[in-house]
Amino acid sequence: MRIAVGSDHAGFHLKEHVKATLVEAGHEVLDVGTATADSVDYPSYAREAAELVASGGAEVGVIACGSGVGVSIVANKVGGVRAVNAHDPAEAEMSRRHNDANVVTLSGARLKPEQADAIVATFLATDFEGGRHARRVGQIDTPA
Ligand SMILES: O=C(CO)[C@H](O)[C@H](O)[C@H](O)COP(=O)(O)O
Repeated sequence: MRIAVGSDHAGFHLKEHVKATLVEAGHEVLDVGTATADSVDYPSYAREAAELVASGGAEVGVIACGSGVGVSIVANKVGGVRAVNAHDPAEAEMSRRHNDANVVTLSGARLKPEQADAIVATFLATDFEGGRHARRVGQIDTPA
């Protein structure tokens, strides 16, 4: 898959770890930065990664900050993006099955690297169920 990744300083090390895991698994990774652990502002990185997903330049996105919250808020303001701040594989799975989430955000402060790998692997491996969930997802962008 083609996967956009991004982070701020607080998600940098986790982003680098996840990126390496994804490359090792054979995915094409588009890294929008940041490129060091120096302090930066998360909105621009989250927006760039989310816009890659919205434009079709990437199929999914993985974005990290300290909590995963700020980047999730930013990503969810990009039209067509449905971002989940996932804390475990179960949340990642449900966000795919029922919400057709296309971006997963991660907490660099709380997640161990292997936890992040498990969340991302589940996110990538889980299909959207469609059916009644497709109707509801449609209502996200076009409120009833
Ligand atoms: O979690 C975040 C946003 O939701 C950020 O990554 C930062 O950790 C948070 O905003 C704190 O910023 P700081 O400059 O690292 O103190």
